[in-house]
Amino acid sequence: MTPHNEALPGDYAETVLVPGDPLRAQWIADIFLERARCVNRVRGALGFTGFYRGKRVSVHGTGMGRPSFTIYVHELVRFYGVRNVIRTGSCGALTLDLPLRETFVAESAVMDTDLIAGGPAGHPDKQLFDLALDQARREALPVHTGHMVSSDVFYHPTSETRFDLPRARSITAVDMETANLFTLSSSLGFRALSICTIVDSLLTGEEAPLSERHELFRGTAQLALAVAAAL
Ligand SMILES: O=P(O)(O)O[C@H]1O[C@H](CO)[C@@H](O)[C@H]1O
Ligand SMILES: O=c1cc[nH]c(=O)[nH]1
Repeated sequence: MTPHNEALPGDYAETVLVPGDPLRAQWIADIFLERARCVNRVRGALGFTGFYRGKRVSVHGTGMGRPSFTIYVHELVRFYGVRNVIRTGSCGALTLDLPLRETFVAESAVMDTDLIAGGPAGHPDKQLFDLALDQARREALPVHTGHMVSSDVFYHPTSETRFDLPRARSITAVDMETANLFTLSSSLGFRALSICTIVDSLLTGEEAPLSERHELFRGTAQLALAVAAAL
């Protein structure tokens, strides 16, 4: 148990999918996992463990943004022995080449503070990234790959971090956690991958309606689970 998680040692599988929305975690467990069991309810950060294609897999909601994400991932890795963390998130498109509702696999991600300072980007685990592309082909799930920025703000006050700096580094998608995930994977020693559904376009202002809130993640969740099952 931790201050934020009532699960017992052994309650989480080696591989955990981490959506931001705890209700997305519940939806993934309900739709895709067999024999799913809720292992955490503290603060509504729902965590579930079940089986997908015979493989034990967990899914756990992390909330939005860096501080919340860091607490949950730190505890999953340090206190529950989790070895593979797959963000199963949503992101915004910074290019017209990324259509809404499709799946994006991050090949790198930089924090917005490092974008401003010219700092380095982090990367997913190479084996997990290659496995994701391989599984996408096998499952006939269309995916896009590209560079991401992870921002501490959702409502950007100026166009500098929203458009100008990302464009200068060929960044095509934005979320709030992937860069943090990649940094944590180096410091805590686990394998990381980030797969996101494109839910809005910062260029056109188009956004998927809330009525599609969970169904939007079918392809992204299927791909994340296929990777988990293949490990
Ligand atoms: O849908 P999730 O996985 O939470 O991801 C995105 O959605 C939230 C903002 O709406 C941020 O957490 C961002 O990273
Ligand atoms: O973090 C996010 C996610 C989707 N769309 C955005 O603009 N930001």
